[in-house]
Amino acid sequence: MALAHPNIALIKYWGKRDEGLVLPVTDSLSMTLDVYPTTTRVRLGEGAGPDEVVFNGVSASGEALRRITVFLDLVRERAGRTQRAVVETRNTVPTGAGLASSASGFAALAVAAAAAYGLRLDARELSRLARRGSGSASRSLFGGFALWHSGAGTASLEEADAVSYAEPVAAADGLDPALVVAVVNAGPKEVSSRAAMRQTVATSPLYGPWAASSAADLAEMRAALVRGDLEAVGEIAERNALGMHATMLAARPAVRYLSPATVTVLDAVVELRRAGVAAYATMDAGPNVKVLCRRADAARVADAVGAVVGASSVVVAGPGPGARLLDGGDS
Ligand SMILES: Nc1ncnc2c1ncn2[C@@H]1O[C@H](COP(=O)(O)OP(=O)(O)OP(=O)(O)O)[C@@H](O)[C@H]1O
Ligand SMILES: C[C@@](O)(CCOP(=O)(O)OP(=O)(O)O)CC(=O)O
Repeated sequence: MALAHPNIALIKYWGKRDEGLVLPVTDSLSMTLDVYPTTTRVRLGEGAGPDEVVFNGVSASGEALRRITVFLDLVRERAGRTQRAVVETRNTVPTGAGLASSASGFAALAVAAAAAYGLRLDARELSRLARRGSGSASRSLFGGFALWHSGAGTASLEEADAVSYAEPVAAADGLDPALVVAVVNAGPKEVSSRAAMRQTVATSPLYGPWAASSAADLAEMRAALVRGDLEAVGEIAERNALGMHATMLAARPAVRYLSPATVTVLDAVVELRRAGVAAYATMDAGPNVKVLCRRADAARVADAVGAVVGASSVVVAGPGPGARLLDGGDS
């Protein structure tokens, strides 16, 4: 059994250079959370044949099953094994809601499947493997802050594949961050992150400029983390996320994940700043808002966003651990 937590990108991954290898256009940087764990167990069946997947207690079918089977095929190929797998996975995070379920999901699956098929991989190789399931999963192998290298700048896709993994990045001890999650809508999105980023790269005139500016955002973000400058970390994260959403809004046809309630939460975040609280918003491909603040301010931020979405729809997260095997056994 493997355990992994979602991660929320402060510098977003949005857009692939290669779909098959899941190679991103840009580097990205995230914080792994200490809430919403996914647990995944992989057992091997007798012979070859279709994999069986139980997802949150229900037999999986369609795209969710297909993505897991494609991933297991990759693991089998690397291990030189052919047995089918029986997978049981359970998310505590809402699935497909823009709260990084694919990150915790494929990080846990990578760890559990590698163990079940006898692949001995270190954290870096597990990160490369998890990337093939879902790009953002590469970062959930690591706790705290993690940087996923795009591999751009290498001469070939093979070389990019070899160096596109995540690794931990330094942050000042004094930073003491929290991410206050305001759940606007826990339901699954209509358009997956995968499809939306494909459409954005293919059609949005704003995509190129955002990707170019993201490199500068990343360099500034790393320096701000090392300084422990939460205001700068937050400002950079907020502009990077809003810029990502701008690229989607300019896609043809537009992709819009932000809802009226999202914008009301964003207003509450601006109000908090006016009142002197360092609070900054980031959104993934969904309507839900994550507010970066100091841990000491988290209760105040939770109250303010709870007034919009309801107190029971607010979860306060801190930096969490990397993915790991729970039982040390063969699954
Ligand atoms: N535990 C899991 N095991 C395997 N696959 C999962 C798991 N959880 C989610 N997924 C896959 O990830 C898909 C959702 O991914 P998607 O990236 O669209 O949304 P998200 O991760 O919730 O949002 P975002 O990436 O914007 O934060 C699901 O439909 C399913 O295919
Ligand atoms: C907005 C994001 O959350 C997009 C995540 O996209 P995915 O990692 O879910 O996409 P695939 O690689 O196609 O599975 C930003 C981020 O997590 O960096």
